[in-house]
Amino acid sequence: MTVSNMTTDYKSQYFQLLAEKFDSEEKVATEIINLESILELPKGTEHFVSDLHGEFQSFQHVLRNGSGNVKVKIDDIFKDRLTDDELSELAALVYYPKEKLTLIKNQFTDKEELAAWYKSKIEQLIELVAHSSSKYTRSKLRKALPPQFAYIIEELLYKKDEHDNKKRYYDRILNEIIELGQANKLITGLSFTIQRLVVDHLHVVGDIYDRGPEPDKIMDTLIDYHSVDIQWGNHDVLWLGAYAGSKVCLANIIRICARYNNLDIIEDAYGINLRPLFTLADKYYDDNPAFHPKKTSGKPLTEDEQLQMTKVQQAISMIQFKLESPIIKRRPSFDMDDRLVLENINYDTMEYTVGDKTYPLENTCFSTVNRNNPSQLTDEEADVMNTLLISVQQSEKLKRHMNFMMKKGSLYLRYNGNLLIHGCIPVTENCDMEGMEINGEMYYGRELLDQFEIYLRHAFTHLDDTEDLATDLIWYLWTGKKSSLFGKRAMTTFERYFISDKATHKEVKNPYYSLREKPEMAQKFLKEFDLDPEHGHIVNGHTPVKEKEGENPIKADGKLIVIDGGFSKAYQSTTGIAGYTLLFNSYGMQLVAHQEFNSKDKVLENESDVLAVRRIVDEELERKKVRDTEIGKRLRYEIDMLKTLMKHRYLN
Ligand SMILES: O=P(O)(O)OC[C@H]1O[C@](O)(COP(=O)(O)O)[C@@H](O)[C@@H]1O
Ligand SMILES: [Mn+2]
Repeated sequence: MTVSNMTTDYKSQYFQLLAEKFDSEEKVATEIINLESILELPKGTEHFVSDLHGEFQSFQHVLRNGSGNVKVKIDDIFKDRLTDDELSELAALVYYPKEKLTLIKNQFTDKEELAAWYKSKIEQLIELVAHSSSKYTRSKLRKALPPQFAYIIEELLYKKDEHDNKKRYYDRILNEIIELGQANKLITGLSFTIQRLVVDHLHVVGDIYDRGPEPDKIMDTLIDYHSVDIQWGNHDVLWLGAYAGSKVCLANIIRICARYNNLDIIEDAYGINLRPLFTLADKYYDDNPAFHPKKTSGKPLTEDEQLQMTKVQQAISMIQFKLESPIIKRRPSFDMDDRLVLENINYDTMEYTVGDKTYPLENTCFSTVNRNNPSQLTDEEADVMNTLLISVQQSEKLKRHMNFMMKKGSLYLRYNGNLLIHGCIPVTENCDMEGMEINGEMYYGRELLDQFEIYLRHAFTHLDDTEDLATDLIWYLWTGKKSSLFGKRAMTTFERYFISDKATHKEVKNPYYSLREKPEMAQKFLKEFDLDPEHGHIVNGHTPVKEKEGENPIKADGKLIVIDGGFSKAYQSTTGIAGYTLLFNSYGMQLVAHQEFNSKDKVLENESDVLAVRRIVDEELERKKVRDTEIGKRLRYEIDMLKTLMKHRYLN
């Protein structure tokens, strides 16, 4: 079947389905009117976040307050009616209804007073729902309501009582809800509805995993979220790679978890048994300052625990370095000979040579390395990795999370005229797209990224192939010179562990990162992806914006925005802020700089939310409508089809 008659086929199938669904002249007409009017509504709000790095608590906060959007709506309506404390209380209730309700309940001893409080909050929340849904259709709002209360809420929302006939009716509804003990559930439901209404669609521009403690909870939250897409980050593909059968990716994720004292994620969250690795680590490794776990905000480690973590990090790092060699050798087009680290070591003098430079090695831990064949795993190491891989691929929870990552994810996304991409588009110093050879062919720019994605998807559907090109390429995406996700020339993990000369630690970035400051380059990138260079934007994550050193996250005259402000606690001292998020509503784009992600406890105590600072990136000259969006495009297509249906079936 050719592509063109395949499309015709789909078209006629779609047409057939529409004809079955709208099987009368009136139904077709009603649907056309319905869709045409939706096109005139203001565009829904898109919310962009990136580099969440396992920081579930901060992520949750940003999600629940819609990057400050909930507070804006509360202020819109109640600024002149409520005190600051009452405003904060209402905000806390909307963000964390269950917790706030438990706290409040304990504050009231008098039943009547509690009932009055419930009543006033329900009324306020209803007003907020009405305000937050003002740009949606009734049917869309209905879908966002808690189903068990949808009827009652609609009664209250659309109450019109010009003649005072129904006052008692409305009062009765509220009193009954409270008397029947349903107020808590209703308030909770209304709060979640508001959270959902302030953001229409969420984009996660990569790096959900690694460093922080709860990436699995982020994934669960995303799975339940009403509308989301993911642009994979380098850390996400590392996890995808591990699941898809790449042992070197697997070694990497365990190494990073050990480094950040997060092995619970592997063991408890995903149920993967690390015992064999611990046994191996105990046998061959000892204390080593270069491998102490990083200090994290979690529970401090006992000495024994720290020692164990240190041993595991060494064991898995050595396995990682060994596993890298054969890939580099079997894939000359990866051009990574300079990363054959174990082969550049003089094991007598414990020195490391690259080019014409030789460095002394410190904190070495090479007892399992065979000098004559440094990349050879010992039998014990090989057994550990085989068992681990089986266990990873059998983890039901990981399977669910990785499947979701594939279903909602891609390497880049074109959405409403913008290009969303975690890392970069590899380019040369001369501003040309940088080429890479894959399977005998050269690919550049968008085509190269498409190839990466095709191979990644192939690897994901062939879990048993562990050493094929597709699986190796996932690792390349993590660490390769021309990877659009890594965006650096080499990853210097080995040097950072064993060489004290800091010059060797430097990871040189792809020229993309300096060139993206220029508007003409941003335009060139947009064109490469077939997007309008005048109106489109590029949204990047990946590189922490060093705000405290004066770096501006808004680049290329507003054409390119970097939103990695560092949710990752480990990187906040570098960035100087707590993170960026981006909002794109019908009025344009605003970058939100979060000074601090207020802890849940603080918010619950009614301490006002430290207001995030908003900066306008772009203002629309005309308010954007659904018509101008991706969804609008689909609706217009549907309208065309319905009109054809009308013409051929009913109007002749
Ligand atoms: O600070 P850590 O955890 O050791 O990680 C450093 C490594 O992480 C990377 O920065 C990649 O992670 P990011 O995508 O978060 O930048 C590598 O370039 C670097 O080698
Ligand atoms: Mn990254």
